Amino acid sequence: MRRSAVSVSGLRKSYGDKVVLDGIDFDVPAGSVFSLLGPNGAGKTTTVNILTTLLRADAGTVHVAGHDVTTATRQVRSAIGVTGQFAAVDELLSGRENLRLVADLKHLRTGDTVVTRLLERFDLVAAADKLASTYSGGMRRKLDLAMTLVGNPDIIFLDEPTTGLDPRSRRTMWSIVRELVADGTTIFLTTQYLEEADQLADQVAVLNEGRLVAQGTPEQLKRQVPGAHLQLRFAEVHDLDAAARILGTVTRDDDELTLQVPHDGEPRSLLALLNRLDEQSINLREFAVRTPDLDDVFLSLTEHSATSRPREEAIVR
Ligand SMILES: Nc1ncnc2c1ncn2[C@@H]1O[C@H](COP(=O)(O)OP(=O)(O)OP(=O)(O)O)[C@@H](O)[C@H]1O
Repeated sequence: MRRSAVSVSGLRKSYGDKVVLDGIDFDVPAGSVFSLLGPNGAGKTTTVNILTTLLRADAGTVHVAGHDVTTATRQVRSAIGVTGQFAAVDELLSGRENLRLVADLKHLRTGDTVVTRLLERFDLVAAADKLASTYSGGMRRKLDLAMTLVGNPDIIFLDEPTTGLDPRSRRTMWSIVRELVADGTTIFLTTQYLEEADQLADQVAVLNEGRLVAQGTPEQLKRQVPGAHLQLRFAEVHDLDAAARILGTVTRDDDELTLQVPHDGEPRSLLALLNRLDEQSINLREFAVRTPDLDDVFLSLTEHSATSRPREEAIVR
């Protein structure tokens, strides 16, 4: 079995009367990506702050890189890197100077080489000597992550690393994360983007009202929500009635003139189903194959119906 990079047991934290973490347990194997998800205010940053020694827990045990976060703060700090929601970048310094500062703080003897390599890796060479205040949001995030990597920490905490980034910059960050993991780094990721967790995480945990309400691989979590189905919309009520008689077990919506049929989206059986409707001259207006994604898992576990939205694939009119 792989050793644990992070192990958390019975973790509790309250602010006054407000219980934020109500006894949570999880384990992150070394060299994997663990993603903590939860609605706004669920306690993700609180968890990261406890794991990174910035905040004391009320109860529970937390080991990071094999060290207890309350008694071995120094050892934990030397094993981790943290990229927060609010970048640590100093705007009045250049990219190179920001990196150099971190290298000096960590007493790296090969500071210059490390800084040059990181500027190259993050494609920041051309902007290296410009003030960070002139950087775009994406460049600033890259610099922030580069600063986190100075000294090669074993475990990196990324608290919403791509919030506000455009899709291209987000993908660049994802590929950097994948490279880090390939090199054996452990990543603890919090994100608002479920696609990001789906893309990167080996394990996902969903935090809601102080507890972890689900844990598993993205695939395991997706299997917990109702499965793939076909949504069929008809032209008239009599078409809807006729199709419901033919198809058997369906969920119907008379206002929308739609039927939902459990379906794996496999083309051959889809074609057979459409042919059956056609043979009966049933007037189908449109159909969509819908597969569950992490958004569905998140919404069903955290009951965030306000952000519910359909995600249709393969819409045919
Ligand atoms: N220092 C503090 N004093 C009092 N309450 C706090 C403090 N820090 C956080 N909280 C409260 O604790 C809860 C959890 O906050 P936290 O920032 O950990 O959530 P989060 O999951 O990271 O949210 P977001 O996704 O919005 O960043 C929130 O209700 C927040 O208002």
